[in-house]
Parts: sequence; structure tokens; C-alpha cells
Amino acid sequence: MTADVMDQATGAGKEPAAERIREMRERINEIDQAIIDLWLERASLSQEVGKTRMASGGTRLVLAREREIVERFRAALGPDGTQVALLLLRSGRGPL
Ligand SMILES: C=C(O[C@@H]1C=C(C(=O)O)C=C[C@H]1O)C(=O)O
Repeated sequence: MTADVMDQATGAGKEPAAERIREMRERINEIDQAIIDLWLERASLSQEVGKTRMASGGTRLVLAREREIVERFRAALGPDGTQVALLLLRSGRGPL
């Protein structure tokens, strides 16, 4: 790549930057896959907890526990954390 040609895939203007971006993207891809795997594992566990509780005559949801989780994400990530937590909870029990 010459200095005045932008690398299309990375958007970088010089090869060392393009190379570094490719490396960082590899790690980003690994992290994204870990998040996806954990997201699916969590949803599956959450569904199992709901089934176990209902089979025992209990409720489908426990709102106090959900509030605790939303608050943990909000405290760690700010307002976006609230949105992440709500999506996470929905992925386990479906929309309300
Ligand atoms: C998984 C549970 O059941 C439901 C789902 C929750 C979750 O996905 O974290 C939290 C509370 C409950 O409404 C639980 O009680 O722990």
C-alpha cells in the first residue's frame, strides 16, 4: 500500500496502521464470539430457571432479582447498561 492509498478493508492510510488494525480486529472477533456464546448460555440458563420455578408452583419471573441485575449493569456501564440488561433479560424470558 502506498502512503496516499487508503486500505479499503481497514480504512487505514498506511500499512503499519492497517496491520495493527487487522490484529486488533482479530481480538475483537474473539471477544464478540465469547459475548455471543455467553449470551446464549445465559438465556438457556434463565429459561431453565423459569421452567424449574414454574414446575414447583412458583412464578415465571422474580422482578426484584431483575431490578438487581438492571442496577448492576447500570452501575457498571451507565444508561447503556440499563438497555443491555433489559435485552439480556428479554432474551431469557421473552418480551413481557
Ligand atoms: C433466571 C431467573 O428467572 C427470571 C429471569 C432472570 C434473568 O434472566 O436473570 C431473573 C429473574 C427472573 O425474572 C432467576 O430468578 O434467577
